[in-house]
This record gives sequence, C-alpha cells and structure tokens, in this order.
Amino acid sequence: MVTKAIEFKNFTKVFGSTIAVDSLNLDIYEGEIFGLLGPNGSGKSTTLLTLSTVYKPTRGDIYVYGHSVSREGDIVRRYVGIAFQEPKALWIDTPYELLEWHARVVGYSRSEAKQVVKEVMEQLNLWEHRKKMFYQLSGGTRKKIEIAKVLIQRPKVAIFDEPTAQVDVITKHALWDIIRGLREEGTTVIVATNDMFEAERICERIGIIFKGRLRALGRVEELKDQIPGGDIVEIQFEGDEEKVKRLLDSLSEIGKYQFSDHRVRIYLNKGEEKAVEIINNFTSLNIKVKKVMIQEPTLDDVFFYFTGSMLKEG
Ligand SMILES: Nc1ncnc2c1ncn2[C@@H]1O[C@H](COP(=O)(O)OP(=O)(O)OP(=O)(O)O)[C@@H](O)[C@H]1O
Repeated sequence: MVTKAIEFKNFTKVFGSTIAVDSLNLDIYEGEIFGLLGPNGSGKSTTLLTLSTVYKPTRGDIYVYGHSVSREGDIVRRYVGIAFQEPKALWIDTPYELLEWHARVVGYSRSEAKQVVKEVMEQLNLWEHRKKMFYQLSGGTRKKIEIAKVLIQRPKVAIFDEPTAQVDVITKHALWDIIRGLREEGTTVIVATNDMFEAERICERIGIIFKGRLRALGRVEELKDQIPGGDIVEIQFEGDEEKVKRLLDSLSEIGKYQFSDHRVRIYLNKGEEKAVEIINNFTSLNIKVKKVMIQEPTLDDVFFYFTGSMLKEG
C-alpha cells in the first residue's frame, strides 16, 4: 500500500497583502522524490518553510505522517529535515561548529556528534573548510553545509531548497547521487528547484507552482503528454504529397502538419506510439519512408505551457 508521507490540505499562507500560497492540496508519498517547480516568487520556499514548521499556515494545514504542522510542531520536527537555500544560523562562526550544534539538536550524544559530523563533512569534501568563517566560503560550499545537515539528521522527510544552485557540475552530480541514495534508504525527498534539467534527472513526480497556485502535477512524461500537439514527428518520404495529405487528414488525433520538400512535420501527442501507425499507413499506400525523427517537448516547454511565463521571471 502507498503511504502518504505528507498531505497539504487547503494550505494557504498570506503575508500582509501577498497570498504566497493559495489553497494547496497535494499528497506526497513515502519514498518518492518529489520536485516542486516554479519561477522566483511563486511560493516554493514558503511551502517548504511551513512544512518544516518555520512558518504557520494562515489557513488549511499540512500533515506529516498524520501530524499537523500547526498543532504538533514538535512531532513534525522529528520527521522533517531541511536544507535551506543558505545557512541561517549565523550566530555560529564555522561550518564545523554549526554542524556539531545541529547534530546535538537532532539527538546525537557529544561523541556520536563528533563522529557523524566528520563522516558527513568528508563525504561532501567539506572537511578542509571546517574552521573557516562563513563569510570566507563560496556559495557552493555554503550549500553543501546545508545539505550536510540533512545527511547528519537522516530524517524520514528530507527537504532541499534549490540544492544545486551555485554548485559546479561535478558537485551537482554528486549531490544528485546523494539525494537518490536517501530515497533508496526509504526517505521521502522534496526538492524545490527552478532547474528543469535537475527536475528531470532526479524527480519521479513534479508539481508546478505559479503565483501561489499548483498548476500541474504528475510524472514528467505525463505532463509532457498534456501539452496539446506537444510532440513533433518529422517524416522524410518519397512519393505523392497529396496522397500523404489525404492520409493525414483521415487519421485521428493529428494536430497541425507542415510540408517542405518531401518532409512533413506533424504535431501530435504520444508521438512514439502514433509514429508507428503513421509509418504503417505510409507503407500500405506505397509511400517510401526515408527517415523518421520524433521530438518530445522539453520540461521547459511544459513549464512555459503551464505557467505562461519565463522561468526566471519574478
Ligand atoms: N517573510 C515574508 N514576508 C513577506 N512576503 C514574503 C515573505 N516570504 C515570501 N514572501 C512573498 O511571498 C511570495 C512567494 O515567495 P517564495 O519565497 O515562497 O517564492 P519562491 O518560489 O521560493 O521564490 P524563489 O525561487 O525566488 O526562492 C513572494 O511574493 C514573496 O515576495
């Protein structure tokens, strides 16, 4: 049976006159990597900060394994660990002190804390930075310190707010492996990102949030299939263009098509399945197929379709 790790029930958060998140209803299942996507200012951080009990909902509620973030914050905090966009405990001077303090807060004894902090700092290549002051660290290193907090805590629900913004490409792949590793151990992972490539690489399901509202929800492939005429099948052929035209007009579920020099570009859904049917029809009409290309929409196309906005727009 699929267990719901998190349930957003009509969750709404208002700051003054700004509705940061508006009536969010969403279930996240145990053991999945869920991507929360949206342009800047769309409500991702507000959602995650409320889930991790930093904020309280204005209306509605969020449940973590059945426990309300509004009424049972202490219990929720035992389940949830969050890597913020930036380290926030700036009353502490060095990464080592911050992580040791964090390890103690989440329940390790003094000697266990020392051990786990060293292990995780080594895993993330942070050990050499342990005694530096925060202001001396690069953006990517600060990011890794936040991720180290989650690896130390090993929570049942791990939240990463833009985990790979500002990190180099090698570190990015290493962090994705770490996130997948957590999932393998049964952790439920939520990743907020506006990096479509990242979402496609690691997330099993995604939700697209825009201006505080959930606009789309599903597996990446499902969302791609929701764009009308989103796939393009391009066929290069030898034979009569008129015959091809008549054929395409007789087939169902075909959107627009365009001819140019014995090539036809056909806009449709489920391109891979439909291409086989089209090619079989070409063959039965003695039209020789020379080349077939299928283009799927990218996740960027999905994003533009559901938000009608550019990714980095405010
Ligand atoms: N503490 C706050 N006080 C007032 N307004 C806030 C506060 N936090 C967020 N907002 C507003 O709520 C809206 C959603 O912001 P939020 O930070 O949740 O978006 P986001 O999707 O995480 O953006 P980004 O990708 O830039 O981090 C924005 O209009 C923002 O200005």
